[in-house]
Amino acid sequence: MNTSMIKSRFLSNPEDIGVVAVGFSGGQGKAGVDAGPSALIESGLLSQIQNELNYKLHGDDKVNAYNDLVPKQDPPYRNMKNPGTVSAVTQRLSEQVYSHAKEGRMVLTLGGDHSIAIGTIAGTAKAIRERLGRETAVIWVDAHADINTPETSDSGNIHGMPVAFATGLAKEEKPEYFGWLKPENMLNVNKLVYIGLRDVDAGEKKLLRENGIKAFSMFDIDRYGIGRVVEMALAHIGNDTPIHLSFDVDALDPMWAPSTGTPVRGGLTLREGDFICESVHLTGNLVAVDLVEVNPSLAVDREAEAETIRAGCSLVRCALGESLL
Ligand SMILES: NC(=[NH2+])NCCC[C@H](N)C(=O)O
Ligand SMILES: [Mn+2]
Ligand SMILES: [Mn+2]
Repeated sequence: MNTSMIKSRFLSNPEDIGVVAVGFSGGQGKAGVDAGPSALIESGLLSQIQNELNYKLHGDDKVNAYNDLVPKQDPPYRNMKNPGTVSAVTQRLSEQVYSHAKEGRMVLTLGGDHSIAIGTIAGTAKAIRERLGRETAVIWVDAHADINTPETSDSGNIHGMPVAFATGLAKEEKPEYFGWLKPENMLNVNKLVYIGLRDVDAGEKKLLRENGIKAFSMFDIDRYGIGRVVEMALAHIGNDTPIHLSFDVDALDPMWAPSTGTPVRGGLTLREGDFICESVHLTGNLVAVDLVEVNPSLAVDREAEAETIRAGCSLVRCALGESLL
């Protein structure tokens, strides 16, 4: 098969892709999400990207566990669980993503729990500012808004907070607790758009409202259809903006992605998820993709596990241009 990918106008090496495989679960409490990237890779995702989609791969072919970064003691801080670990891992990750993005490559990050987006967004935002003098937009596809501050969070799990840190709505000076995030790492709230929301905490709703953040819930998708929702989401960002797509597999209905830590019924079909990814690819503005929260060990049986991994691979391939004829 000879695929004709749309070459992103914001990449100087659009056929090159930097892969970062983040075997990390410290942003939440359930073991197993650290095995997400290896499951995706073992099912053949990287060879598909290389051999069918014709990208030149750089970066990780094995999974980075970041064990050297885990502090001996990591007590809660401002209600956050594992704050020192998540901060250190996302800081290292931001440097990895930055180094790929700085080269003008597409960056693909395989998680891991969604806390890792603190690092991926920090890395792309900084590289795109330096290379192009532009802000990066983020399309966050998720059942959850993940915009709790340490103070609004009920769980203390940092995978429910990455957007708050990425946008600066959660602030912290101490470098060992995300104080390493600098203005050049930050995402502007006007450049953020959500798709797929259906389980948003009360404190998060308030933050979305107060900051005028654009969000398309499952209600909007039922009302307008996925086609118009994606159109409106892209219109909000503007046509001339680099896009970082952060896709939490739990945006999909558990029918398609049961093997994830915080499943919520009433989600996207796999086809709707693929459509979002295809549409973002077609803009020619995509610069980075995260796929997170695949947790192979939470499946009730092998079939449920395989289904989730297949769905995750499909989303990534669609974002990278597989559906073009
Ligand atoms: N990335 C995720 N799956 N996040 C789920 C977050 C759930 C809940 N809102 C919390 O703050 O803990
Ligand atoms: Mn989620
Ligand atoms: Mn999430």
